Amino acid sequence: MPKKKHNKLRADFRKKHQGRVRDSDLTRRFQAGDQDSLADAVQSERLTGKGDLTRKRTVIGADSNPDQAAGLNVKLDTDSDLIRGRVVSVHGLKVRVIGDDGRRYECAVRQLLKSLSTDQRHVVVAGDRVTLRAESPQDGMIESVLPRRGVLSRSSRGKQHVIVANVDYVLIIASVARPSLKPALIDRFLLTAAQCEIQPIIVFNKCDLIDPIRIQPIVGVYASMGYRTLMVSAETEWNIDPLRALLTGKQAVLAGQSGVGKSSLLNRIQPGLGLAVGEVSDDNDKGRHTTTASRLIPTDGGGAVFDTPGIRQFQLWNIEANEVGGLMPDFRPYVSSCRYPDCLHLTETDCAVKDAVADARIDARRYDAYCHLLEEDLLPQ
Ligand SMILES: Nc1nc2c(ncn2[C@@H]2O[C@H](COP(=O)(O)OP(=O)(O)OP(=O)(O)O)[C@@H](O)[C@H]2O)c(=O)[nH]1
Ligand SMILES: [Zn+2]
Repeated sequence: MPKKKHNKLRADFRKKHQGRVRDSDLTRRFQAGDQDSLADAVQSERLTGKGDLTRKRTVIGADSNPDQAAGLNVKLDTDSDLIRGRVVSVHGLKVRVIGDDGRRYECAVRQLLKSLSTDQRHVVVAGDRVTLRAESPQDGMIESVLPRRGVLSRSSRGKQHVIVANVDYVLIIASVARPSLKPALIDRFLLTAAQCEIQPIIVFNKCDLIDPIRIQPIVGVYASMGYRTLMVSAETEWNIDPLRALLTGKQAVLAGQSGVGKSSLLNRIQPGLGLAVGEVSDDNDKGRHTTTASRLIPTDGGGAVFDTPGIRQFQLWNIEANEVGGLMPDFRPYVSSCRYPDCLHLTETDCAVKDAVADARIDARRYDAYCHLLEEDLLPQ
């Protein structure tokens, strides 16, 4: 296990009926987000004589954001038989983990870990790197959650709900035909990725069905904003190698409407998967979401792609109308020059965004989609 940068404190081993008060007191302070008292505790704990250290538990608390339960760890210093793994899914109390040993484990979570978390339901989430103690070839106990980065989360009623942890990329899959290209949907996915501060990659699939030059102008708009874009075909395997290279060693989540070819692409990226592929029905040009369960597809170099129904169609979560412009890289340079600080760039006068649309510094199609989004979804009707 690598040396930790974050807060580390040593707490006395608790004999069966001892130490309860001290332990829960610490937990309460931790839950209250009281970083100072946690820091104090760390400070004073460090003063304990070194000779005691072998008989201590190591308790590693969240370093900066306790709400994300970054790096919760309760383990015995002497442990060497812990297995590292990646959480595939969490169903109630059961956590599915693929161990680095290649085995699949059904795990429970150590009670003390739960008590350190501010939100017990999200002590462990899909994508977490954990250490577990195997209790049988299929069962285990999760002993620690390694520090998280790139958390995909949504907030509801003021609480943050982490959905997947350790996400490097949101793979936005669009199809250029059957179903037809829907740039407004790409724009929405991009906003959600920006809200979660996760880098998006826009993948234009089914390029075998059209002359790729036809969609170049749209691809160019996204590329000029700094987004990574890729035109591919799962059918002919065109540009699959660069996509596979991008994903090597990374964790990604999939987004995209039904029928755009998510399963087909995964089958190409990781041959041998044999994922079911659905037909796009002729009458409505829509797929049927052949895939309904959450899944994790391990990829080369220790990476993984998460395909989760809730994310596939991921929506804008708790976004205010006046935040949208600031999340769009093409609007962002102008928003601070609008006359009104809370400008929505719709009907206001002296709006720098509208000026930029008027002289084509902002793509008109992007602006239209922005207006639709605000008027249809974010503003009172
Ligand atoms: N021509 C062409 N067809 C493709 C391509 N990729 C996928 N398809 C077809 O599109 C249909 C839908 O593909 P899926 O891979 O099931 O799409 P999906 O996005 O996983 O769909 P859901 O599971 O419903 O979300 C299938 O008939 C595929 O054969 C492609 O690059 N070119
Ligand atoms: Zn404005």
